[in-house]
Amino acid sequence: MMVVGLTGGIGSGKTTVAGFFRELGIPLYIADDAARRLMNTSEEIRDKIINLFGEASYKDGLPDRKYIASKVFNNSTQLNLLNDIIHPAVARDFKNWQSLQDAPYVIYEAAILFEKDGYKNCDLTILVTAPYEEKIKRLRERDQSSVEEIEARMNNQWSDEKKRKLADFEIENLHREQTGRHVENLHDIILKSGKN
Ligand SMILES: CC(C)(COP(=O)(O)OP(=O)(O)OC[C@H]1O[C@@H](n2cnc3c(N)ncnc32)[C@H](O)[C@@H]1O)[C@@H](O)C(=O)NCCC(=O)NCCS
Ligand SMILES: Nc1ncnc2c1ncn2[C@@H]1O[C@H](COP(=O)(O)OP(=O)(O)OP(=O)(O)O)[C@@H](O)[C@H]1O
Repeated sequence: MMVVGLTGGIGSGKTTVAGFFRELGIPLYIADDAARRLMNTSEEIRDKIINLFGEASYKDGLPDRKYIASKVFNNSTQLNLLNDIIHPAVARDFKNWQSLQDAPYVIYEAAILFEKDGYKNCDLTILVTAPYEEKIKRLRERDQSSVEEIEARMNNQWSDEKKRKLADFEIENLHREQTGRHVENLHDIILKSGKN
């Protein structure tokens, strides 16, 4: 079974693109969601995060995500320490999930793919891109985030230029219908590449 990595900067539309693959019957693993679930349920992760950021990082047994975000997105050392707690647990969870799937390929969607080693476990990779202004507009509508909060996250991600060098395919996500058609074409290409 092939693993197709799907990534893109914050607000580029990764999850939207992943949704088009799901409509084609392809199993999706969303690393952001898995990280969220593991932070909510794993005592080991909770203990490590409290050790790192203090008691205020969890409230009533659940992570205070806004508080943790305020600690990490302006401090790359702290972000790396958080990544080192969460990413290995997500990688193990993904392997387990993958072993239960029955499909020609699966999609592994992650915000951080090329920045860490995740892409090395992928047979193919897809980068989703969108213009800066469009990303800001979409995120401000979706999350009511400030430009400063969005840019703090962008600053901890590689530029599209750098990611493009490693990606096998790029989807420029401008208009939803066009993106949907692009996904259908890629689906055919991926299925054919698996037969070689
Ligand atoms: C800091 C946290 C608690 C903030 O939570 P919040 O609900 O505000 O954001 P959420 O997790 O939904 O992520 C939203 C977007 O932020 C950006 N982002 C998240 N984690 C990272 C990271 N480690 N590096 C750079 N950008 C990131 C991505 O564009 C992502 O799509 C959370 O993002 C986190 O635990 N991040 C570290 C773990 C991680 O890398 N998760 C992502 C995939 S495994
Ligand atoms: N082509 C498009 N045209 C207009 N809006 C779009 C388009 N694609 C995605 N959106 C909207 O933009 C927002 C961000 O998209 P999405 O959640 O898919 O991005 P993401 O890359 O997964 O974001 P994040 O990095 O925050 O997880 C959503 O509200 C989505 O509905």
